[in-house]
Amino acid sequence: MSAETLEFKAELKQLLHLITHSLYSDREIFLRELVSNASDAIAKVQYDSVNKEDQLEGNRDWKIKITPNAEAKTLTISDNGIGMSRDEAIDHLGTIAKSGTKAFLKAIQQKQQGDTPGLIGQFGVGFYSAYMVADTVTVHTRPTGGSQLGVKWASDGQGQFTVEDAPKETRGTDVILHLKEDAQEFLDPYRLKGLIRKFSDFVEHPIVMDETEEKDGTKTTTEVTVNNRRAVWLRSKNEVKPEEYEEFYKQISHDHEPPAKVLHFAVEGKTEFKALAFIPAHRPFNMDWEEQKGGLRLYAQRVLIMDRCEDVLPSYLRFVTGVVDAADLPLNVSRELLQQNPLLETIKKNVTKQVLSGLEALKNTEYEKYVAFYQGLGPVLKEGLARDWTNKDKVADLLLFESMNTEAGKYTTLADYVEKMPEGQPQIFFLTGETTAQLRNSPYLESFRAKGYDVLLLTDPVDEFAIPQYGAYKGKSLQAADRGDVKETGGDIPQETTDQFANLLNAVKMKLSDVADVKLTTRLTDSAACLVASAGGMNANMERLMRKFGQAVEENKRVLELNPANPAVTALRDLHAANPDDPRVESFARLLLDQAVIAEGSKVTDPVGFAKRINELMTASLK
Ligand SMILES: Nc1ncnc2c1ncn2[C@@H]1O[C@H](COP(=O)(O)OP(=O)(O)OP(=O)(O)O)[C@@H](O)[C@H]1O
Repeated sequence: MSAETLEFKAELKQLLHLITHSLYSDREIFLRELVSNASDAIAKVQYDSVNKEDQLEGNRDWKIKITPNAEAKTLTISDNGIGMSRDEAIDHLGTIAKSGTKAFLKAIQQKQQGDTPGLIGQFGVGFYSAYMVADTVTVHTRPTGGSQLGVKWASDGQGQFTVEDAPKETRGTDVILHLKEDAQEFLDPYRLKGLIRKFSDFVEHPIVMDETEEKDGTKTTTEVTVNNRRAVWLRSKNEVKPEEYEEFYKQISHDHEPPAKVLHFAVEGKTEFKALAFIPAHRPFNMDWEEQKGGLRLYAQRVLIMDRCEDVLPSYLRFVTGVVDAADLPLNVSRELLQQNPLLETIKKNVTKQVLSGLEALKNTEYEKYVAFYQGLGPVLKEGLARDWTNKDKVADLLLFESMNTEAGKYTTLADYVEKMPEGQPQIFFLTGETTAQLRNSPYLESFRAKGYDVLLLTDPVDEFAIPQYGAYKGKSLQAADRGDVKETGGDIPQETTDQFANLLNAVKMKLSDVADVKLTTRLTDSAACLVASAGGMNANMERLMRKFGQAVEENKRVLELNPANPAVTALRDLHAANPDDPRVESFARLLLDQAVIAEGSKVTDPVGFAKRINELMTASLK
């Protein structure tokens, strides 16, 4: 097939524009990204050729070669990995933009320039980072199957790229960077070796460079391996320096900050494996727009089997990155069969236990760090309450909550809450809503406050689902403060009061068709009215969430509860007693309902009518 010129996908064009025009600091990470691609390509061909040795064409001297050429001002990164066909080169390097590219571009534009290389790494636009240092990039590649399959892809990153057939002797990929004028430092072998050791020391395949020695007028060139190739996870814990863990973490997670906690452990006995897992210090940047793939890298004696194996880590710990290397995993099974291997279940149990204890240790010894982790990832961790039956209590112990009694921005734990419960408090109470500031002013808290009971204030969407499923902590059930009867807080209403208000309640119920019932309440001490969901019903927050996630919400009327001790409520009772047909009875009843709607954080259904009723009141009181 002849040469063709193609356009980059629109988002990629924008991305490339950004990379070529605004990224200068930390640009050395391009080398890490390209070496990592080369290493992945080798791992892929190794994996694909298990039992199909002939596919390798005898080319199995695995290595990644870095070649600077001072005259041509090029830097070449070569591998004998899986290579790409013409179509693959077109797709992978030019026309398929990853799912979150648009969102990424938006985020990157909002960030300060200095932060962007970190973002690029996290997002994994690996290959394109080449344009931080190169004017033009040529990729000469071929898959297994013969030299005639070779393809040359080239682009200056300005909007178009070309592809043409170009025979290539060996399988694999050469990425040739035509270095920018101000990036000539990357031709210096010492600089390159330093970078390789810094970023890629533990890459499992040798990273080699040519070294030329001149002796007695004759030059001899030898290939030297620059990286140590010592898989960090296979070394003993006291041998590995913190910076080595950190670099390894950055490489596999694309994070630019050090991890909050490193967990390095070996399990011996019937099943043997080594694991190295990292808890991030903050919420991974791409978590909000990409379906986050969880799991750890799975190796069988240093051979990469799967990049993120979801079977060795529960999904509520998907923020953990790392490696598991198991001695007894068969290499030559399909991925589907591998997933049924009971060893994975054992690994998962162990890793989960270690991560949960790691988090507990972080919480107990480095609280500030834990809070920073928790603020971003607490909502993910909370899924474990509902999803991990075995460990749910351990997860519960890791949770932090603002409560009515904490200062804003400070937290309590369930253990702490239970310990401080006054005698006679039967349950743990919580209230869900959008912000803690709003919840702190909620009328639902009044009777709890009066009784001296604390209430947890929950604002993560996951709370609505996870907390009720979790059920009880240390035998104390968790009860929503705005659902069902909470007699515990206020006691019963005297019969005399009930009788006094019976007629009014009936009348209001007749006039307000949008509520399920009208009752007197002991829930309020100051406010006049509030809306309450039935014990199993949906509260306002849940309804809002369901709508937000595009779920159909059935009509779900709530109960209007009136406070018989509130002067506005008693005044309305008297007005109704004097003349049940007075039109103000309905108007004021509606105002009470509107207040209750606003207090639960919802919108009044008829804002114009609401304003009219308020204005009438103002006019009447000022007359
Ligand atoms: N040396 C290489 N050999 C074979 N294929 C490659 C090579 N470099 C890149 N590719 C292909 O191009 C694709 C895009 O590479 P890029 O570095 O942009 O992202 P990635 O490697 O998929 O993601 P990440 O950087 O997050 O690991 C790769 O997925 C791979 O299919």
